Amino acid sequence: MENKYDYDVLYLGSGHGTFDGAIPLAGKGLKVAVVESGLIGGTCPNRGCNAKITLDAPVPLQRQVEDLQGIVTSPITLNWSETVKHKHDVISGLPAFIAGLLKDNGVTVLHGRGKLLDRHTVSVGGQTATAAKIVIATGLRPHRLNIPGSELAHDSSEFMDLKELPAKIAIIGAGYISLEFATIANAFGSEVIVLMHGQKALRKFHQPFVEHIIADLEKRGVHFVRSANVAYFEKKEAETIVHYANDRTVSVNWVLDATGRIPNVEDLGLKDIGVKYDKDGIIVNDHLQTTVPNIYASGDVLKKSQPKLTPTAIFESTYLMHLFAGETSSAISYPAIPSVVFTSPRIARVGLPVEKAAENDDYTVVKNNVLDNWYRQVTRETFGENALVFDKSHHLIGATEVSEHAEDVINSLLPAIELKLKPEQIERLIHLFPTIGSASWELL
Ligand SMILES: Cc1cc2nc3c(=O)[nH]c(=O)nc-3n(C[C@H](O)[C@H](O)[C@H](O)COP(=O)(O)OP(=O)(O)OC[C@H]3O[C@@H](n4cnc5c(N)ncnc54)[C@H](O)[C@@H]3O)c2cc1C
Ligand SMILES: NC(=O)c1ccc[n+]([C@@H]2O[C@H](COP(=O)([O-])OP(=O)(O)OC[C@H]3O[C@@H](n4cnc5c(N)ncnc54)[C@H](O)[C@@H]3O)[C@@H](O)[C@H]2O)c1
Repeated sequence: MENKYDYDVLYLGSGHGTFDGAIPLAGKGLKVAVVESGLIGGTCPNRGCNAKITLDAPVPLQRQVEDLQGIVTSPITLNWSETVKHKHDVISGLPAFIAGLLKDNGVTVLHGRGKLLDRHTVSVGGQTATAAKIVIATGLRPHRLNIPGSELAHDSSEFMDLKELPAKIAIIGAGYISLEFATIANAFGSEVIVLMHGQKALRKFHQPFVEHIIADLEKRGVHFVRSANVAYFEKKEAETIVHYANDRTVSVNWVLDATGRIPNVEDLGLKDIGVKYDKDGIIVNDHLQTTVPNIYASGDVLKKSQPKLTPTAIFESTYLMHLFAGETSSAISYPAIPSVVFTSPRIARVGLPVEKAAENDDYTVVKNNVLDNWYRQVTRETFGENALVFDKSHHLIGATEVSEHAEDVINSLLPAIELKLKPEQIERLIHLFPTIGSASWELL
């Protein structure tokens, strides 16, 4: 690479959109730097996936004990402050661990806020660094409602650090974070009200399955208000009053603003040097190259149709690693990317959505009640459905499930979709028995 610069590749941000690619890239002998203004590792390890799933861990256990009542007799109690401590124990070492991997592989970490001064120069904490190629991987931050009293609301990171769980919580929005955190807060004993923007929750998921999750949460005491039209928040002694639906109010101890996440594109100097972006993120071509040829983007900050998830960010940073190492010159070709919402039951999906398949005669949608499978009766699951989409040659091209094991089912079915397995190839894949893998495979 050109040695007139300090680095061959410099990344802005140290999340999965960066480190899964930056580490092996440096291992291949390229001079690599990473600029990070916060915790090394970014959102997923520190305030996203890993933190969330640790808080969620007791919830499916509680549900399983509930399903096995009579066989398992003792009631269980979930302890919030112990779970938050446990979460801290699980995740607090991750920034140092990831920083160690970066360092051991020769990546230079520059701490501070990075800003582009020109197409090859970044300023960090009063110093400058130059690079032949720059990757913007600055991720997303919580969207905040622009209404009076919005400073009284909190975000998902603050929720996961609460030392005590508030008795009454209002959650605004009905996406991933809203439904996952409503599930957790309800299981740990909070009274939860979800104030929805419109009529639908989890818009990208099969709506009959989503409605089942809402009905189950309602049965457990979560209150959902559709088209709530939240107008403002007001402080009254220790409580926050949420004003919604013109003249209605609810008084709570804590408000979670879960109205989405927006790209970190401001104050990076992008406009001045010609990197184009819009409200959905940085605009790139099929090589993840921005409108400035030596500047690329990776991870959540990209404008893209793929889900903004950790596996997508890992795939992109790995693609860029191969591109920069000269191991490929091809356009990025995304595989089937699955997504799951960690409610209880979970909802997960991959490939062609059921609604799209139903519009086209070339596809067949097969619906299954998963409880018909004896294995699902072992733990007395109370509900589970899936919908599988096949093409005319009986290739599986889409799958969605709502059940306690939805994520494992979709993981098991993934190879059939991504590798377009033919029936005779499906036969040759033998799963351990009895497991969720074998139970799912029987459906193909
Ligand atoms: C509550 C929550 C739960 C989630 N759960 C899941 C899940 O279960 N499964 C899943 O797949 N995904 C989940 N996600 C999404 C996942 O966390 C993201 O897709 C992933 O972290 C994206 O990685 P990234 O590298 O693109 O961005 P990030 O991880 O956000 O990293 C961007 C980094 O850039 C840094 N940065 C920003 N601006 C600058 C600057 N100017 N200079 C220097 N550094 C800068 C930030 O500090 C940050 O560390 C969750 C997200 C949240 C918020
Ligand atoms: N399990 C997972 O993989 C997981 C979990 C959490 C977060 N994430 C990632 O983080 C992203 C952000 O999650 P999220 O739940 O914040 O976003 P989201 O896009 O999933 O949901 C946002 C919700 O807010 C609502 N909304 C938008 N504007 C509003 C307004 N003005 N008033 C009221 N409601 C409004 C939307 O209708 C939607 O229901 C996800 O899209 C996903 O990429 C993933």
